[in-house]
Amino acid sequence: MKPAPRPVAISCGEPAGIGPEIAVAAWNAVGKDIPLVWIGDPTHLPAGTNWQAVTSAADAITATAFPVLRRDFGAPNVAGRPNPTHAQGVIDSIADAVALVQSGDCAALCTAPIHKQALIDGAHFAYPGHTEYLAALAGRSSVVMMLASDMLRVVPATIHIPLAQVAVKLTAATLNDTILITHAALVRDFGIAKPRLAVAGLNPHAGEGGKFGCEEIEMITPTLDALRAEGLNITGPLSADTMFHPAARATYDVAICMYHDQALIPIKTLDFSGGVNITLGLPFVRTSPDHGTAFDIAGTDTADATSMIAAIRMAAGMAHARTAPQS
Ligand SMILES: NC(=O)C1=CN([C@@H]2O[C@H](COP(=O)(O)OP(=O)(O)OC[C@H]3O[C@@H](n4cnc5c(N)ncnc54)[C@H](O)[C@@H]3O)[C@@H](O)[C@H]2O)C=CC1
Ligand SMILES: NCC(=O)COP(=O)(O)O
Repeated sequence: MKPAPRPVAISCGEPAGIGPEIAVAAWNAVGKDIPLVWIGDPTHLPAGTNWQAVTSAADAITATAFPVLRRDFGAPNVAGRPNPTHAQGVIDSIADAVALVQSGDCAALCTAPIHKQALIDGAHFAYPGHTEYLAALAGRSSVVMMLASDMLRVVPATIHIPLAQVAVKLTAATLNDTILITHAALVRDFGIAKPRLAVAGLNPHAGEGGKFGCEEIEMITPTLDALRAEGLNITGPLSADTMFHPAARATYDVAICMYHDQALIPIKTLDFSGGVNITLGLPFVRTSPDHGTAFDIAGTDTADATSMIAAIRMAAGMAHARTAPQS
């Protein structure tokens, strides 16, 4: 028997950003094919949005207007100007969406962008981003951020930390866990039987034989050698500056990078509108658009919802593949 359809839960994200408008645009684009339920304050939706209150995720399946699990944030929204009194509601919307996915009422989670500083200032948010918060909610000590598009997949081994901390936090255990979680996800969620992983060095020219830094010799290469001995197909450490041109990209399925910008600059440059952020290693599917809150254009009706739509499609597709009977 075919399983009953379940919606993708959409957390509202920062109300002062473009999250509400791209969620509505995404529902208009794909809502007929992929049921969605948005968790947030409907007074924050763009003026004129045709929305309807639902009281459960199941109600969203038959909704004829943008389906809202209503939360009252208690203060009006001003585009581009985050209100500190909204911060706790934004955090609660994520937690509520996770609860819906963990209970099985929703198939997957797609998060609209949050403004990290606004949540830390407004509600003492204890996490630097969704990735770390979702790991805590799910009780996972290691999760991985992947950004994926048709052109490239990248994974930063360290995420939301100051650049000055990267060499300190980048340990063999972190790198090992990151690679194993990524490898497992490429097999399970991306259907790649024998993933090819390319690993960047930390330093210029991957350390230039130790002349420009020793992390490659002391930690990265031994970690990669141990994983190769277990049968993983890994190249590296490679010079990060020469691993993203077209011929190089054709040789791997994912680029494991050492820090946030090393990974995200190439994919956002190649495919800003098509990139999707995925958290690997969670017990549920979570995706997000690759961009942030875009305060500079919020409320102007110019936001491009392509990445949000790609994130919703990917969330629904991954959830479906995980529940479909294996042949
Ligand atoms: N998943 C998430 O929750 C993410 C949150 N952020 C957060 O967003 C906030 C702002 O970050 P920024 O670095 O300024 O990046 P941003 O992605 O919000 O904006 C960068 C530039 O891209 C433009 N842009 C972004 N998305 C667009 C869209 N859909 N259509 C048209 N133009 C778009 C913006 O107008 C801006 O000029 C920060 O607090 C950051 O931490 C950033 C990335 C992901
Ligand atoms: N630059 C990516 C980003 O900040 C997304 O982080 P997260 O909120 O998904 O952890």
